[in-house]
Amino acid sequence: MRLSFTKMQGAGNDFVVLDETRQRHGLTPAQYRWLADRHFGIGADQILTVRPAPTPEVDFEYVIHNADGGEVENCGNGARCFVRYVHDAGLTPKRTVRVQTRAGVLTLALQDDGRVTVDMGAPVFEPARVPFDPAGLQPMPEGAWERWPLAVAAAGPAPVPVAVLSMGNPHAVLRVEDVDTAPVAQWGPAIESHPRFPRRVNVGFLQVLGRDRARLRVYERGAGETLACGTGACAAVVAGIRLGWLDERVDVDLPGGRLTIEWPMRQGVQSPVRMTGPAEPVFTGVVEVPDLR
Ligand SMILES: N[C@@H](CCC[C@H](N)C(=O)O)C(=O)O
Repeated sequence: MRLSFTKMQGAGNDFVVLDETRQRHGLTPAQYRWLADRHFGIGADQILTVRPAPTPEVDFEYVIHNADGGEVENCGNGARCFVRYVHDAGLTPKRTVRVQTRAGVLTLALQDDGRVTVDMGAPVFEPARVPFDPAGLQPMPEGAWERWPLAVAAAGPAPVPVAVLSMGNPHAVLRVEDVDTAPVAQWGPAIESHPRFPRRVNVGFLQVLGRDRARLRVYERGAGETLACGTGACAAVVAGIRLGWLDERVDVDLPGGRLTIEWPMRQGVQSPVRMTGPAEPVFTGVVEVPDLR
């Protein structure tokens, strides 16, 4: 199958964007893996598929596949690239777009400087909805699982405390002294597939630099460590705010660039998280996708 594609990146988190408003593809998981492969395919952390609106309430639908071929609920950097794509491709003149994802409806606004602001919706803390299995863990003060780090046995010498929440997709956040020396390659995969996370989890390593500045590395479910993870940055900042380490607006430096995250917790924990960051096209092309089952 010959497919037209656009390669994009947001803070170094890179994507192959496929446009099903113009060309239906029906790819198999093996074909998504092939497209994401940096040696045999195009290379990407995720594959994004743009689709026509499924309902009149939204402008488009977009579907996300990780590099391992699995479909996932949400992708923050991908959302920014999605809106830049539909705008640049002339699919809509709107600068504010509503899109249906598996995690719900997102509203995205293209800024004059080319950056994109995304209303990522409210974080979710209930363990069952992350999903996370808290069985046998000590209830935390006030019974609020969501407010405190939870001890999770990981690959380290001792259980690792993590904050657990969902940004439409599951996240575990650990605070570290220095992201440069954090054991991302060891603990990342161990926590990603820890049995307490039945659908696996994205793992963020957060270094707090000040009340409005942080550094972050993320070991992504189904993709490994990436240069940036948008939902990961939202999850890390929400966890940092709830734990009293961060203020309500934080610049997060990831290996591939900066994202600004805002969460007005004082207005209630159901307040939506806002993320602002870059979204850039890299190149376009046509690829012959092998017939892989
Ligand atoms: N890179 C993304 C997240 C992509 C999905 C994630 N790996 C998952 O499995 O949930 C982002 O920018 O949020």
